[in-house]
Amino acid sequence: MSIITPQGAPSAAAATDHKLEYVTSCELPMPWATFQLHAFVDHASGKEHLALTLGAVNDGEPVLARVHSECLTGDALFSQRCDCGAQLEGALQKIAAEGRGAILYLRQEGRGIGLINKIRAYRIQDGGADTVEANQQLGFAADLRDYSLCESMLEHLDITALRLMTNNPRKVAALQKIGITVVERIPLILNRNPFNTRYLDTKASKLGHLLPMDGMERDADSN
Ligand SMILES: Nc1nc2c(ncn2[C@@H]2O[C@H](COP(=O)(O)OP(=O)(O)OP(=O)(O)O)[C@@H](O)[C@H]2O)c(=O)[nH]1
Ligand SMILES: [Zn+2]
Repeated sequence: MSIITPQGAPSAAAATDHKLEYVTSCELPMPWATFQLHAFVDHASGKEHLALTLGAVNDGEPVLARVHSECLTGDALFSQRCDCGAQLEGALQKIAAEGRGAILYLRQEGRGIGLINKIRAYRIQDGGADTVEANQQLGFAADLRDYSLCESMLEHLDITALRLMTNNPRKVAALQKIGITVVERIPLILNRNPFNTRYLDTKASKLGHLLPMDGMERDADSN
């Protein structure tokens, strides 16, 4: 059973190695291609995680991939407070253009603090705090994500190496630390706008993301 903090999110102490059970797969027609959608369950937390694949990802060659953390507000509700929705769509488009790739969609909402706490953090940010300070005011570390979730998904999909679409070198390091081969980091710089510019600058200055700061290059997607 997960350890629940007073605010209702799993605590860092609950983060352990996760063995996910593969459940089933189906076709998922999307605007760019028809992907395969694969469902996994983490019995320890009760969370359901997803993978989307296109083409022969099990041929032993490195796979164009994104490890995407759930952001309901950005991915589903078109929020401009962050860059998540644009990154998800951009990654799907790049995979469709190559005809081969994978998205691991991890249900680690709010960098692991959960949806309600993320909304609490947004309210604190509305009062002037940045994204890291808001987490701290709620009693959380800046980033509580646990990438060990990826292991069983990649194992099931027979994916051995990634060309990872991310601006976050700490994500690359965290994956490599648990034995996942990342042969290349591909920038995914999209949707800087007036509502997320401070958020993106904080990610660059406090969380190590490789993003151009405001006033420099805008929407500098390398591709
Ligand atoms: N706690 C918290 N989480 C946020 C906030 N804004 C977005 N998120 C969450 O942050 C996660 C995405 O992390 P990011 O730091 O944007 O990006 P990343 O995954 O580390 O790096 P990329 O691969 O470059 O996207 C999602 O789970 C979002 O729900 C915020 O202000 N506070
Ligand atoms: Zn987001």
